[in-house]
This record gives sequence, structure tokens and C-alpha cells, in this order.
Amino acid sequence: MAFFSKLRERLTRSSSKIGAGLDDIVGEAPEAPPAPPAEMPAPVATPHPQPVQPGLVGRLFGRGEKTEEPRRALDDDMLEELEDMLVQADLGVDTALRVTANIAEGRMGRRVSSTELKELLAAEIARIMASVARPLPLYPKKPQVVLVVGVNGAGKTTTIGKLASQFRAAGKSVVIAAGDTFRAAAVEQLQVWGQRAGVPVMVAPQGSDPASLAWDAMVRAEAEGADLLMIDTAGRLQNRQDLMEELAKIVRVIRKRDPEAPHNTLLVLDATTGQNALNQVETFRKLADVSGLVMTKLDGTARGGVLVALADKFGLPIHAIGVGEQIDDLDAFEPEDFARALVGL
Ligand SMILES: Nc1nc2c(ncn2[C@@H]2O[C@H](COP(=O)(O)OP(=O)(O)OP(=O)(O)O)[C@@H](O)[C@H]2O)c(=O)[nH]1
Repeated sequence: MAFFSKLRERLTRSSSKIGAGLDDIVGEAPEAPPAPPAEMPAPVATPHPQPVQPGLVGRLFGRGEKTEEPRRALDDDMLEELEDMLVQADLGVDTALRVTANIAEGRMGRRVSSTELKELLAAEIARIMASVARPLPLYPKKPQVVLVVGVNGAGKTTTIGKLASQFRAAGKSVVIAAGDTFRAAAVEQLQVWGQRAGVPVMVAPQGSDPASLAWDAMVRAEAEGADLLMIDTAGRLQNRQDLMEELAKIVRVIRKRDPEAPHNTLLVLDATTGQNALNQVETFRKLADVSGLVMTKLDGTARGGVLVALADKFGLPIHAIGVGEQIDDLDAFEPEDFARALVGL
């Protein structure tokens, strides 16, 4: 399945929230004509008039393709409703205010349809996101070391498996290091993903020093001439100081073999956590030199708008998005496709 259609199909929870929200806002026009008497068939009485489905009743009463979309004049009330809806959809207050102000500029009093409003919103969102949409940069350096950080359960293991599989498909050789040595289940899961991707996974005894594993993995990746080394890490935010020291030690050790490593530090974020993802970026930026983001689980949430807030607030590159649990459910982030899918176009 082409990724855009997959994105549109998987982003439904977020897009129906925003799309239906916009339909409601336009449909709630205060100046709309009064409802017809009860015994008369209502000409267009659907709360979500777009798209119009010409069903049996619609055909009987001449409803259908020719139905005009409702329109509403852009005024302060409508903008306030729009702002509230965007905050509810996890864009965050600052971003919601900015987006709304930009939509309003030069358009006050103009009567807009829901589709027009969606187009305007999609254009604003795509504009915010255009500068952060950047695939993971690949360097000629061998091995390119990619450190993967994020809280437990964010989707680090899955993302490493998906990325490794894509790199392999692109002809790159990859080594994975299972750096969360305290959690046997995490290591096992990474081994499963390694098998699926056809990539070796280096493991260490439970509870052993992740930095020592990182060193061994560097040695192996160098000896094998691997293009990429992906290092998974623990995500125990409960003990922040320990985690910070653990990450710092991994970095110190790999820098003994390559002073420029890690070449990328990917922060994996779970979209279902909504606004909490913003706090996670702030926290992990203090723990590690985060160079880019991957957002997972956009398929399972109505909170996909948080990606817009992240882009607006931090400007960190968004390398990829996850829209499912299968190995090919990760793709480069395309701002226009994302924006259109998010608003339900
Ligand atoms: N629906 C959906 N589920 C995902 C996606 N990415 C990861 N998951 C699921 O999220 C759960 C956690 O993913 P992991 O990759 O294990 O997360 P982790 O950060 O490695 O977590 P730990 O192993 O607990 O440290 C798993 O059940 C994954 O299948 C995604 O894009 N969409």
C-alpha cells in the first residue's frame, strides 16, 4: 500500500477529531437559517456535512452532489472555537494561537466552508512542519553510530527494527546493540526484530554495563565494516540521574573509538502520550544531545496534533513516523501528506 494512503487510513482517529471539529465549527454558524418545520424534510441537516452521501432519502428529495457546503463568516467567535478545537487536538496553546491568527489574517468576515477551512489549516500545518521534515542523515563514516533514546514503551525497539530493515533494503549493513541490559524482555524483543530485519543483535549478560556492550559493538561494527551501528538504550526516567550517567558513559566510551560518535541521537516519542511528549523532549535534551525525533503510534491515537506542537516548539528534525506495528509501518515524514491527513482531507 502506498504510504500516503496508509497514512490517511491510519491517522483516522486524529483526522476525524480535527475534521469533524472543523465541520462542527462551520456547521454551527450563528447566522444559519432557522430549521424548517418538523414535517418538512430537512434539506441539509447532517451535523458533518462533508462529504455528502447521496443516500435513498437524499436522492428522493433531490439531495446529492449539488448540495452547497455550509459556510460561516470568519469572526472572533469562530476563531475562538477553532483555537479551542486545536488545543483539544493536542496542538498546544501557543501553536493553536499562532495557526488561528495566520488563518484569520486578511480573511476576517469572509464566508468559508469546512473544506476551505481544512485547506487553510493543512497549509498552515504543512508550513510549520516543512522545516523539520528531514530523513535521518546518512554519512560516509563507517560505522555511523545511531544512539536511540526514549522512555520505556515509546517504541524504541520497534523503531530500531523497522529502521534496520529499511537500511538493509537499501543495501546497508547494520549492527544492533541491545543496550537496555537490565530488561531481559527488551533484549529478547530486539532479537526478534533483528531476526525479522536480518541484522545481527549484540547482547550482554543481564545487568551488565551497557557502555561495555557499546564498546564491543563498536569493535564488531568496525571489524565487519558495518555501515551503521544502532544502539538501543534504557528508558528509566524514574531514576533520571542513573539514566543520565548511563547515557553519558555510553557516549564517552564510543567516543574513544570515534570522537564524532554518536552521529545521531534519535529520541523516540509515543504520540498517544499527547502533550507529555513535549516534556519528554525537554527532559531528554538534558540527558542527551538529541539530534532528531521519531514519533510512533500515530495510528492508535487522536492526539497526532502533538507532532505539530513539537515541530513548532523545538524545531528538531522529524526523521520518521510510525503508523503500525509491522516492519514496514515506518516512513519518512512528509509534511504535506501529514497535514492533509491530519485535518481529514
Ligand atoms: N500501533 C502502533 N504500535 C506501535 C508502534 N511502534 C511501537 N508500537 C508498539 O508499542 C509497544 C512498545 O514498543 P517497543 O518498541 O517495545 O518500545 P520500547 O521503547 O522499546 O519499550 P521497552 O522495550 O519497554 O523499553 C509494542 O507493543 C509495539 O508493538 C506504532 O507505530 N504503532
